Amino acid sequence: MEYPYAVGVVLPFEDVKIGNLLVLVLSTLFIIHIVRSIFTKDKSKHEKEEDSEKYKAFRNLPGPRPFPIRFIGNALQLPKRRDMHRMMDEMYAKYGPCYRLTVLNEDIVCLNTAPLAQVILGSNDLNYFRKGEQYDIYFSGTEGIPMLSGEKWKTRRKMISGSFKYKAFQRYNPSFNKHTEKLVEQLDKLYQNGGIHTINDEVKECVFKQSSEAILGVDISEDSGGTIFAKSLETYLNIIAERLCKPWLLLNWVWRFHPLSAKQNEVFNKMINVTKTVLEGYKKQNKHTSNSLTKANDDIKGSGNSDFVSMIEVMLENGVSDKEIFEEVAITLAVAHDTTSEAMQIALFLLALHPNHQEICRAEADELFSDPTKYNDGNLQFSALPELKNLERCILESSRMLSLASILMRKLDAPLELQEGLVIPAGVTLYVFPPVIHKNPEYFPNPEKFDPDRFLPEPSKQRHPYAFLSFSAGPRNCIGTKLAIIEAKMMIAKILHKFVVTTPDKYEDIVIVPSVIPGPEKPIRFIFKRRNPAN
Ligand code: HEM
Repeated sequence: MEYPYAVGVVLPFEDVKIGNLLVLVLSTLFIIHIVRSIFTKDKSKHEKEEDSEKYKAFRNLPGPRPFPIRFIGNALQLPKRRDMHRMMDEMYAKYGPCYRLTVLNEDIVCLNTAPLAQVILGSNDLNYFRKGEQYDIYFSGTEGIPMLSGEKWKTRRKMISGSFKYKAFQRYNPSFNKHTEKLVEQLDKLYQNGGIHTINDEVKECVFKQSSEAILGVDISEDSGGTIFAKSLETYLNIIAERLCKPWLLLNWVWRFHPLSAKQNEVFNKMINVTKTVLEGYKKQNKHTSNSLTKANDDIKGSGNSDFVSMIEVMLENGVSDKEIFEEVAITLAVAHDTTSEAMQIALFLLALHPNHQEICRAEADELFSDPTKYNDGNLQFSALPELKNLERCILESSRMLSLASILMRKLDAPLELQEGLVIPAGVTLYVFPPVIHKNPEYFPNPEKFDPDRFLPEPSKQRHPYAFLSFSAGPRNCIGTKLAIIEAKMMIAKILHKFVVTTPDKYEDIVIVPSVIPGPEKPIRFIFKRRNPAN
């Protein structure tokens, strides 16, 4: 019998399945790569720049020194993802506001103060607009706005930003109301016999239905397309999460051969196909011609939002290719729906822990629900939403305390003077850590206290503009902030109108795990009690 030999492992040939063979080949390549890097002189990719006097301060930045094998760098010193926020605090305490790391051959400079965050996030120089290489893991090779950089990003962002203005969402208010009413009904059923439950699935479904309509411009939730899209999106995000847990899968040349990579492509194509159907629908109705856009706008005239059309319509109008539209829409939905449902649950959780604030928000909501000019037949008027001021402050304060934005990244395409005398070479990636900045008493006194009044106009004006980063800040901030707040407000107001909310979970036990699907490690548990059976 013949036996193939690989990396010192002997396997009987008959038993070798294709998968095993692949693993052997990949491990061999991986080991060769490591051995090569041991014998390669330990020098940075930015060797030339680093040698110059100009980069002396960069070279001398504090931080854990790279592991002897530069290719691995500090990767082995990094904790599990669940401990990431704790590690950010510890590193800040040890190395201060600006320190340096090397992970898998990538040089990283970590920034932990609002002024440092402003230098990079607030810059309008297109050399500082590229996201970190980690983003390729999420949506590699696609043309969605979170992946673009330089002029292309700028043109696209300008093109679609009208579709994300506050008033642009007015036309979807019936959809926000319809899906939220259904959510409240589902929760009522879930809690009819009391008990402690998680509400993650119900909230996620509701957010997906609201966001897909607000982003696509049509309701895909009721037909099979919506279900396929939602399921594919979930699988897609789970695959990315799995990949993030296994560092060797982060190497593109390893990933390309992995079976999950093919699965990822398969579900991405399913999402694209759903978008394709929507796009064909638009084209059939000739909605993308100027005339039809005018017509679409006529439909919503009188409501003061006549200039707003969906991002698909805008891209069609501007001649963006079908492929790029599919990718844009799929990625926008991917980044929109989980974050909003997690943020909504985090806000509800903090309201459950702070019954006094819950009461204030409920009283505010009740006032709207008892006014027939603002609420009737299950519909809360869009124009009434801004009146939920306390609730909005509670949502912002919750997102400060348990920030879903863990790391904001920018890879430098040109050297950047971060502060006087400290120049960072091109090629380095800057990491900004919002959870650390959000807990700095200089910006948020008594940072562990839930104090929504921090977001009153006056204290907000006095605070550094880059101290609150839940939706990032500067020209490349989150384009969907307004939609996220609208959806969260609508859902929480209707829930508080119907139920009193408590939780058996403790604030200290909630661990936010950074990922493409950021959120609490375990779904938060709630207890809902109907206030009044007539509500
Ligand atoms: C509470 C919910 C949300 C949170 C916490 C959140 C947070 C963020 C953060 C931190 C970024 C990174 C910005 C940066 O790199 O500086 C981002 C980017 C982005 N978000 Fe959101 N987001 C939320 C909801 C949404 C929604 C509802 C949408 C879409 C409708 C959306 C669309 C996007 C897009 C397209 C980008 C990339 C923008 C660009 O690169 O120009 N997000 N978001």
